[in-house]
Amino acid sequence: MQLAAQIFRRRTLGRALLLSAAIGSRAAFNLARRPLLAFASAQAGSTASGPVTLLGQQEAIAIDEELMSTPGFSVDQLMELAGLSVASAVADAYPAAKQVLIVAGPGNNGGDGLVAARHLYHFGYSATVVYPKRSDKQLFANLVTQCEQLQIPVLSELPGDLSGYDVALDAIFGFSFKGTPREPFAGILKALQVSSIKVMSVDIPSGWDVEKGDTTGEGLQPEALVSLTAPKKAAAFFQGRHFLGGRFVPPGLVEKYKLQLPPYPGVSQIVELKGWKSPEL
Ligand SMILES: NC(=O)C1=CN([C@@H]2O[C@H](COP(=O)(O)OP(=O)(O)OC[C@H]3O[C@@H](n4cnc5c(N)ncnc54)[C@H](OP(=O)(O)O)[C@@H]3O)[C@@H](O)[C@H]2O)[C@H](O)CC1
Ligand SMILES: [K+]
Repeated sequence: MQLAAQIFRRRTLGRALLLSAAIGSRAAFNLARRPLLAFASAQAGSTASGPVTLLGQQEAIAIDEELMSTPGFSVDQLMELAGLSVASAVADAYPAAKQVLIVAGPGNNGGDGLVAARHLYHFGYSATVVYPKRSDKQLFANLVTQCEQLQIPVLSELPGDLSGYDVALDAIFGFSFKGTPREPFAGILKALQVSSIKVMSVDIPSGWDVEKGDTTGEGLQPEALVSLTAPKKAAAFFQGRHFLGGRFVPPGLVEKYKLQLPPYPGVSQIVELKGWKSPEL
């Protein structure tokens, strides 16, 4: 294992030196030296393996902004595809679940959760949304209306008894989370932690530092994670089933940010990453 890590580290450094020599910039050197996860994905009897880029917080924000400026995606489009990936990952990881509790935070991570709730309904699950701090943006009001029209309950508080739910979808905080969780989310994270409910997190386990992981001990410990676009650095500290979704990154952005991403199998919205750990962190 140690030998494998050393080889991986040497290869990463070699890649960085080659790239920076080729195009002669410090930025290229830094891009190429980003930590990577080695992955092996298995789907329909076929397996593949290779490295996967881990994004820092600023990089994730920059790529998100660039998706909306250069290829000109609207946030609605990206959120719809992200939420569809999330619902697909829930269905893959928890095929026997019936009742799914979606806990939506105040930002776009919460929006992904609202979209996922709608898709989960159409997949045949019974969805309940907890959305304590509603955004006043039209997009979010529409997502709530779409849920309500499907008779998906949209609650303002976490139910006191979680025993009737098979899995909780943690769409509380994503890549813009900073510091320690504030109320009402601090209490919600605590309640989820002390309950025995299974958790799947969207993009980042909520409460974790986006790059350093669960530094405060206040973060969730999910059983499964679905990263969007590319995993964030904190994913190196996650052990459990890890999916990648957000099948919308055009080759121009892959090239610009030197992203190494696994291929999606067939027409799937998700790819499962297996057996990886970053030797860099
Ligand atoms: N390109 C993609 O991969 C896409 C990803 N999407 C999803 O979007 C999130 C990122 O969304 P964003 O709105 O930027 O951020 P968050 O959802 O993480 O949340 C921001 C809100 O959280 C509040 N916040 C931050 N820190 C704390 C804290 N310590 N305690 C309480 N609340 C906190 C913050 O409030 P402020 O007052 O600090 O502003 C915000 O309200 C990404 O992770 C993906 O899931 C897109 O859907 C599609 C494209
Ligand atoms: K989350």
